[in-house]
Amino acid sequence: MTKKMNDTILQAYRGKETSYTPAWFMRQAGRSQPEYREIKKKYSLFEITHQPELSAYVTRLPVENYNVDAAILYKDIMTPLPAMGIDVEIKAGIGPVVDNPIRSFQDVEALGTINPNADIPYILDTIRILTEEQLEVPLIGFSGAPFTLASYMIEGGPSKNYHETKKLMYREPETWFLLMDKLADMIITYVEAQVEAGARAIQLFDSWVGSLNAPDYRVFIKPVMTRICSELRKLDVPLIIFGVGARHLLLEWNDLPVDVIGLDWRTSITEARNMGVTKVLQGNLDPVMLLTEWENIEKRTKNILDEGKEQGKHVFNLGHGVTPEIKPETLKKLTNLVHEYSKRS
Ligand SMILES: Cc1c2[nH]c(c1CCC(=O)O)Cc1[nH]c(c(CCC(=O)O)c1C)Cc1[nH]c(c(CCC(=O)O)c1C)Cc1[nH]c(c(CCC(=O)O)c1C)C2
Repeated sequence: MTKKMNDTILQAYRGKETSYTPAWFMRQAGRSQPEYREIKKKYSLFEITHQPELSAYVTRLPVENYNVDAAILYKDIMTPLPAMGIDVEIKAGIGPVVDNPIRSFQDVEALGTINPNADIPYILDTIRILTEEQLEVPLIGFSGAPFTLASYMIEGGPSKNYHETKKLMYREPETWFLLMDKLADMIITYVEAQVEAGARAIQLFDSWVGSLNAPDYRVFIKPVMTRICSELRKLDVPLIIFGVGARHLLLEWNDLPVDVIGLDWRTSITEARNMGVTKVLQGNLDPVMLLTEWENIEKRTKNILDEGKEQGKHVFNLGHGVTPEIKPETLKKLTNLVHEYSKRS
């Protein structure tokens, strides 16, 4: 039987006044949880995601343990890429590693398309299990955005400065735009399938796009993001965009047909509003703060909530993902603080 849904976060994503500020934490699934670590002794990330019941359990854990207002589907931004012909592995302590990085027009031409029912049925099954039977809060689906996905496909793994990616973009715009188009087609199909299966909001992770300046963003990325977001808007679920170190791109994002902008910890809610950002804002406690004394955490969190209240349209999150050292008790206490402190009288 379907459980009663607390959809406060969806209201907040729509810019509506809610009785408290909802919260979830990027990378809340896995990582710091002992239950997850036990599972990881036996299975890799991809092995877990291929088992819908197990994957649903990992997705549910933070909702049950931390009392957050949304679940985020346990999978990685690299999950859809094997369908396009990219061999990817998640290596412990490194992240995604691609054995056959793409570097030429021919490589891009050879990329395949995604057929969600055939290529990632296990992801859609996980979504159905969660949304039809188990969750009492909305499930957030997600995809990597083209620049961030391209960076792993071209570099072959995590990178500090994205030299290969930017080199290809500047030197071979034709190759670049073909890649952007193919990724856009994949992302649209992939996200549509997640929403059809039951995801109630979508976050596009453009984690590394802040490495581009605004004029280059306008030429090389904004057109493809406009196409993707315009298509996804038709699905009528809130659309969130997030990236790290992207303060100089906030007004570009504000132009996109998205509902919510995720802030990292570098730019405060007030600064973003003063710059002219009008969308709902999500963020933005520095995750490292969660490794310090509770007094600090409490003070910073209250500051963020005060700003959110003053500026309006705010959903609480971290400024980037939960790190493995962060204690589950701290995250639980944090959600409780956010909920209690933000209660509207
Ligand atoms: C738990 C986990 C994931 N990916 C990786 C891990 C850690 C390793 C493991 O436990 O196997 C490797 C894994 N996957 C990736 C990395 C980053 C590598 C790098 O620094 O470039 C790592 C360590 C790539 C990745 N993966 C993701 C992003 C975008 C968000 C961000 O900026 O952090 C990126 C850039 C998204 C992601 N990745 C994951 C989720 C679902 C869980 C959740 O959020 O609760 C999500 C949303 C799952």
